[in-house]
Order: sequence, then C-alpha cells, then structure tokens
Amino acid sequence: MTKKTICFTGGGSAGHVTPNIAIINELDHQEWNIKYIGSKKGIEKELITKINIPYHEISSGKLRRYVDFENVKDIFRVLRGCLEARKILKKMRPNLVFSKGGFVSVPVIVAARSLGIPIFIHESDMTPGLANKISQRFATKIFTSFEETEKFFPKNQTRAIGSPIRKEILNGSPEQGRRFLGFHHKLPVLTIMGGSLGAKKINEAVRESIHDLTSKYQIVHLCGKGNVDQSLIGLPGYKQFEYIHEELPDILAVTDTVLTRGGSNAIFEFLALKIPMLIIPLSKAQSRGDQILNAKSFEEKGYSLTLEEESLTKESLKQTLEKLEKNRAQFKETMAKSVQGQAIKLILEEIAKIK
Ligand SMILES: CC(=O)N[C@H]1[C@@H](OP(=O)(O)OP(=O)(O)OC[C@H]2O[C@@H](n3ccc(=O)[nH]c3=O)[C@H](O)[C@@H]2O)O[C@H](CO)[C@@H](O)[C@@H]1O
Repeated sequence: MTKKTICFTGGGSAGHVTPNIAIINELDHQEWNIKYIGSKKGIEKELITKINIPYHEISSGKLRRYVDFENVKDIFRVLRGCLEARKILKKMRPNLVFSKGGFVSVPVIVAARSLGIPIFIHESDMTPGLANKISQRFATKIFTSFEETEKFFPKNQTRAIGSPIRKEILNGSPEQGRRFLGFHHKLPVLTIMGGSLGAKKINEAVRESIHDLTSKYQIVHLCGKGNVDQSLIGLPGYKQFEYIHEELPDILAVTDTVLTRGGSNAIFEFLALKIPMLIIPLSKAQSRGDQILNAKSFEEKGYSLTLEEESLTKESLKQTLEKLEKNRAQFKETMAKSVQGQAIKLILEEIAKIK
C-alpha cells in the first residue's frame, strides 16, 4: 500500500494546534505520512516538534483588523509565506491539507488551492476567525465546534461536529496529578487556565484574592509565559506554571472547578470532563468578541457561569465562584447529558475518503 500524505497547518496560539494534535494522534501512521507547516516562532513549532512530526517553517504575518504600519510589512511576510508554502507543498505533494486556522494557515491554504490540493478547515469558535474567513472560499470541507457556527459558512460544505479533543486529556490519573502537585485531599482543587498564552487580567485578579482563594481551594494556576509571580512561589496550596504539557490530563483529573478564559478548545475539554467552570472571556476591547459568544453559548446550555472582564473584581470573583459551587451538582448533571466526543471519528471518516 502506498502511503498518502496529509499536511496540517495552524498556529499562533495553542488553540490552533491542540486539535490538530488530537487528530494526528488518532491517524493511522502506517497509512499516512504526516507533516506540518507552521510559523518560525509560534507555539506550534514547540508543540509539533515535541510529538516528532516533520515541521516546515514559513514566514507569517499577523492579520490585524486595525490600521497599523506593521500591516504593510506583514503583507510582504504573508506573500513570502505563500511562496514558501507553495514550494514546500509542491515538493511534499500532500493528498490533503488540514487547517485549524490562525494567521499562519492562510498562506498554506492559498498555496494548496493554487496546486489543486483538497483542503479541510476546522473552526473552533462561535464566529469564524479572520484566517478561516479568508480560507473558507478555498476549502473543500469545513468543520465547526459549535452548531451555531454553521450559518457563517457555505451550507453544503459545512458540518458542526464538536471539538477534536486529545484522547489523553480524558484519561488522566488523579493519583499522579495529586503527587505531581503535592496536593492533599482536604481542600478541593481549582485550576485557573488563562488561555494558552496566559491572561494578565485574570492573573492579577486571582493574585489579589490569593489568600481568600487558598483558604477554600488548592490552586493550579496556568499563567502563561513570563507570568509566574516570584513573590508567591512556595505559597502553600498555590502552584504556578507558565504552560503545562504532558501533566495536564493528571491535573485535570484532580480538578474540581475551573476558572478559565473562553478559548473554545479549553472549554470543550472541561465540558468533556464535566468540570464546572467559571468563564471570564477575553473582552471585546482585546478581540473580536468570540470568547464572549463561546461563553454565552455554554452558559445558555447550563454548562458554566460567565463573569465579564469589565465586571471582574475581588468581590465579583468571590461571589461568582460561590454561586458556581452552590450549583455544582446541577452543572455536572447538565454537562453529563451533552453529546460530545464524535469530532475525531467524523473527521477521520472524511479524511479516509481522500484519494
Ligand atoms: C487570545 C486568543 O486569541 N485566544 C484564542 C485562542 O485561545 P487559546 O490558544 O488559549 O486556545 P484554547 O483555549 O481554545 O485552547 C488552548 C489549548 O491549549 C491547551 N493548554 C493550555 C494551557 C496549558 O498550560 N497547557 C495546555 O495544553 C488546552 O488544553 C487547550 O487544548 O484560540 C481559541 C480557539 O480558536 C480562541 O477561542 C481564543 O479566543
């Protein structure tokens, strides 16, 4: 049997990479040569190199929604990225390009289209990101995490399938988690995930309330690169990490409650694990507002509570966490009824159809 080749792309933040990893882990490596095209400096380089998938670099520029001189430079970077991606793809000759979005994916999609290579894209958020908005016109098939997102894409190419979740996330060991963290059984565990790149506002609010919080919980704080607070190292019941790799499943296995940004992949992972969550979405001032919509969708379905960043204070954080704890049984019950877990199976079925 001759092996087929699939080339993944996507990056900029972990949310544009971890779903690709989830699919890569489940693909038959005897049947598929698996490759990746990403940026030179993005987090995708570290995450993909770690799982030993051949990684090809291209130039990439940020796609900004506002006017900035950097835009001019970035237009040239994106154009250079298109040429580099075309050269790589021409040599690689993949049967399929699979994109998770993020700005590095656009040159890859444009190049793939110019070479007549089939393209699948996946959109994790409630509304399409700029990269997928551009890419959709070139895509053969489009998958979305949320049902509500289907309407933004061409009807006959699009299917809502949920979020491709890494299998290992669901198989953590509470004993190993507790051992790794040095936590006891006397207080519940609150995990704080400020998005894969960290969240300054959440970090500040948590640290302002740290003594109150550690009287009620043992805390794991995933605070983002460069955001560890040196003055709090060694505080009993408070563990800070810039980013967690293979220990994440074990940490989530001991987690009772999460305080999180509204990144789509993270909240779908917590849903799959049925962990009650308080979502503090990235504000409209800092984004297109997709996390606010993600959070709204989850809250309406009864999976979570939302606290808007503008209303985030020591007091509101305390009150909302108390409300979440009071109703935790109800949240867990509603999450248990949600139907998830089909995304990878459905994507693999579609990939298998590629000649
Ligand atoms: C600032 C920004 O643009 N954020 C976007 C980005 O978020 P971000 O990159 O934070 O993405 P998500 O929250 O969706 O996913 C983060 C992923 O990283 C993993 N993880 C995180 C921390 C850690 O220490 N270890 C670890 O493995 C999580 O388990 C998850 O799989 O992409 C998401 C998906 O398109 C969007 O919804 C977010 O709006």
